Formats: sequence, C-alpha cells, structure tokens
Amino acid sequence: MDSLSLSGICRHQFLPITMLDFNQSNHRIEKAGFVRKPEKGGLTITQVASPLRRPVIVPSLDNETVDRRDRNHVAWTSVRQERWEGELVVQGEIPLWLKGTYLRNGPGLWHIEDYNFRHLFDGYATLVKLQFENGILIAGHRQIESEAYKAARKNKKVCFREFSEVPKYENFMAYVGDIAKLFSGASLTDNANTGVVKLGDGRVVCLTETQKGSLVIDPNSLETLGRLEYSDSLGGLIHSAHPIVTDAEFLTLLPDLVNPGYLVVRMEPGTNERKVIGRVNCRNGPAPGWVHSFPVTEHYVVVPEMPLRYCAQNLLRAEPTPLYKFEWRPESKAFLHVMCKASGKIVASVEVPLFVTFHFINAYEEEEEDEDGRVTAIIADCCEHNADATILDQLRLQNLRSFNGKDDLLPDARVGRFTIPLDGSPYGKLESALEPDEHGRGMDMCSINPTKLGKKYRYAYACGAQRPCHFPNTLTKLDLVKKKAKNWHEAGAVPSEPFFVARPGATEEDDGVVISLISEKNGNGYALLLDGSTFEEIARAKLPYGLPYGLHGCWVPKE
Ligand SMILES: CC1=C[C@H](O/C=C(C)\C=C\C2=C(C)CCCC2(C)C)OC1=O
Ligand SMILES: CC(/C=C/C=O)=C\C=C/O
Ligand SMILES: [Fe+2]
Repeated sequence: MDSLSLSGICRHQFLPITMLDFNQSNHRIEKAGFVRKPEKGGLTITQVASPLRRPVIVPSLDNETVDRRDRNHVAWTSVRQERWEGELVVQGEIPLWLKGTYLRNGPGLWHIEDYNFRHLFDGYATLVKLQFENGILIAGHRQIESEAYKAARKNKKVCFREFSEVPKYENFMAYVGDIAKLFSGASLTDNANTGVVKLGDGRVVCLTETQKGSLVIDPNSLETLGRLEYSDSLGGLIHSAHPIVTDAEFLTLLPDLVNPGYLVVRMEPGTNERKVIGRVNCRNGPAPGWVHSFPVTEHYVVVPEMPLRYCAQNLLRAEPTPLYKFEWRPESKAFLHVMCKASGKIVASVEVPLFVTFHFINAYEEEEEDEDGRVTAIIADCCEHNADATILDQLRLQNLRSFNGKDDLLPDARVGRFTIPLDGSPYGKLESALEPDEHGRGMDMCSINPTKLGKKYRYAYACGAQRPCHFPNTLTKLDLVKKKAKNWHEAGAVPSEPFFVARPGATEEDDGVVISLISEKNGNGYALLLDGSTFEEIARAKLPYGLPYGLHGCWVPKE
C-alpha cells in the first residue's frame, strides 16, 4: 500500500527520528534518511537530523546480499535497528477515543556478533510503542538497556545466564566462579524481555522471570531509566513474570526453591516494598512448579503447582536440556491452591489433572444461585498445552525458523478450565472451556477486558492456529458463554498477543479495540486494530520494516 493512494486521515509515511542500526547484513542501503553501514561488528549509529515531511521509501533488504539471518521469517529475525520512531500511515480509521500508548515487550535481538542464540526467550528485549491520539499513530521501538544487553554489546559475547544461553567459560575456574555467582543472582540476567506493566503510581516496568530484571522505562522515549530495586528483604532471585497489576496493587508470587513453596506478595503503588500476604507449601515434588503466571479472583489468589518444576540441576548446566531450567515430574502431580487475599489463609488446595500452561486467562468466584450468593467454587481458565511440555522446545529458534509451510508442528492447546470446589473436596476438575477445533487447537497469548479481572467474564482474545502451522498464527476472539471463536488470519503472518483496550464509558464487555503487531512473511509488518465486538479489521498501519515477534503488552492511557 502506497501512502499516496490512501484517503481520508492518512498522513505522511514513516517519519524516522532516530536510528541506531544493527549491522545485520553486509550491505549498504541509503535512501531518504535511512542509512545502513556495512562495517562488521554490531552496532552503528545513524542520526537523522529532522523528521521528514514527505513519504519516504523504506529500504528493503536486497535478496542478493542478505546474510542467512535475513532469509528467516522477520518474526524470528533480530530487530534491524536499535531504535526507530515515526508516524505511520493509517489505512482505515483509528477511533478518536483511543488516546494513549500501547507498549509491547519481547525478545527482539537473538545474536551477538556471529553468535546466534538458541531459544526465542533468549533474545535481548525490544520494546515497541504505538501512540494513538486524534486518529494519528506514532510508532517506535527501542532496545532495553539491561546490564545483560550492555555487557553483551561491550564484550561482544553473552555475559549473563539467559533463558537457555549461558556465558562461554574460558576455563573450568571461570565456570566454578560463575556457578558461585548464580547463588547470589549475580550471574543471572536482567534482560527484561517478557512483559511490561504500568503500576498504579504511573511507573512503567519491563519484567522477566528474574527479580533483578525489573526495569523502569519511559513510555514515551522508551528509554531505560533504571532498575526497580525492591526495598524489602524478601530475597529470592525469581518471581512470576506476570504479576497482577491494577491501579491499587501489584501482586506476585516468589517461588522458594529451597523449601519448595511460594510466597504470595503485594506491593502498593508509590512503594518498592513487597509485603507477604501468605505462603503456600508445595504439596509434592522436590521443587515448586514453574509460575510464569497465576490468576486471581476478587478475593482470592490461585497458586498453581504444575508438574513442570524448576530444576536446580538444570539451572547449573552449561548445555540446556529440552526443558531448559525445568523438569517434567508427573509423579509429583498437579495442584491448585487458593489463598484468601485479605487473610493469607489457604481456603482450598486441590489435586487437579496434570497440566502445562504459560498463561492463565482469568479466574472468578462461582456463586450459588440462591439469595446468599455463597461462593461454591473458583473457576480458573488458562491456555493449556494438553499436559505436554514440548511446546517449550518447539520455541527453539531453529524450529521456528525451519518451517516449510506444510508440516503441522504446533502441539495442540486449548482453553483449560479448572473448577476448584471450596467445600473441602480434595480434587478439582480440568475441562476444555470450548471445543479446541474452534480455534485450530492453538491457544496462547491471551488478554481480557481488564475491568473483568477476577470476575465472571465472557470474552477472551488470544492467538490460535490455522493449520498446518508451527506457531500460533491467528487472532481469535473466544466467547466462553456461547463456546464459539471468531478467527482472524492472514497467510504467512505471525500476529502477536491481541491486546484489548476498552472504550471509555463502555458498558459491554467487548466494546473496545484489539491491538496486535503483525510480522509478515515478506519481511514487512504492521500494527492492526480489530473491533473488539465484531472482530473485524478497523485499521492497519504499515511499519517501515517488520519487527520480530513480541510477547506481552500494556496500555498507558493519555491522562
Ligand atoms: C518469555 C520468557 C522469558 C523468560 O525467561 C527468561 C529467563 C531469563 C528465565 C530464567 C529462569 C527460569 C525460566 C527459571 C528459573 C531460573 C531462571 C534462570 C531465572 O521466560 C519466558 O517465558
Ligand atoms: C510464545 C509463547 C509463550 C510465551 C510466554 O510468555 C507460547 C507460544 C505458543 O504456545
Ligand atoms: Fe508470558
């Protein structure tokens, strides 16, 4: 789509403000303000003096000179530049009520010099913004300046322990030294590549599984402002990568790898101090289950104890196992614990069928239909991988990059619905909330209307599958009452998490827009807006170049 053929509110295309160029390809393209430098060795800096007022032809990669990285789908290719910002041409119409910034974080740089990383989750964080106001869209992206990223750039090698990558040791003593530093957390990464949240006090924080990887950023410039230093003495090195964040609180889980269990903690806006609500002891197993995320209801925190457990031995390894820092322990079983938010007391602890999930979708309290409205059960929904942890290895970059378009390689997933009885019964139920074929048996990267957090809800948005595929490749709107899904798909496109933003003043749960960033097969990319209710496209805006796949986002409303 060329900007001149656009009508209505369309504006000038791609106004680059600043670019720092990664030298990914050994070629040089210079067009209208974009400069790529051929010298070897990583980063070059290119400044564009002032925003351009006329359409700019965006440099595309030249097939004859691209290196092997560039032949991969752009979703799995390192971000091209360290930084870019500019206005996008909008095709369709952005609702005038949409005022604020969508931020999306993710692992966007998977190489240092000639060394290519192994796993999707190893990449250095790339933060993307879409700033909406008066129907105009300013986009941008920037690398997060974690210590891990800065050290890798400076020393031209991996210097911290990432999800699967570890520093290459020069000799055995260096390895021993690094192991010692693992226990203090000094050798763990702070590469905050998983999500981004807006705290009740306005601070915007990028997060990962390590506590030290909680980095405060500026939502406008995307600059890394510094580390969020927790001022309490709760210790531990890791936490859930998905805290529950509202204007009133920040709730998270701190797994205890020494005495298997979890601390449920709460931090108030304006403070850096997490206070303990309560503790859950694991019912089984040598280590707690992975808690990438967890759900809450209005009054309770649900603590999952998955059979996919943290594994101290695997933490120490130089070469990863297929389950990385985890191990699959079906004999240790699976449990869900329910803690009262106000008292810290455990009100239920039930065994459930084995399950694997990265992401809980939501949870709520099921009430009896009589006038007492007694809570009889907790319902908790998640993107469930049919108790099969191989999805973790499926996310190795080699797997993601080698898709031939034919083989159906994505393991099946579904909306897993847990029912946790509150009458003291020892077992909980796990069922599919809707027929998984409704969404192609792919299911991950979910969002809901945030006003429904912890409450009975009807709609969720997620990535599903149009098969054959090797990665979720659709956006899907789930109607959990009608048990139906409506799917969006474009051939060869990799969409990121559909993020729901409610229309101010809306009374219907699905009255709003769904934002996603799409990486296209041809190397391009665009921001997509779907109507939250009809799930039809309302606008799209092409980016100057496709961006790598990203994970989780948040919404920062314009005050
Ligand atoms: C996404 C995404 C990123 C992420 O993990 C990143 C790291 C560095 C995780 C490290 C670890 C674990 C997963 C388990 C316990 C140890 C530790 C090394 C901190 O996970 C994601 O899903
Ligand atoms: C990309 C992904 C999980 C991300 C974790 O934050 C899962 C993809 C397929 O299920
Ligand atoms: Fe996640």
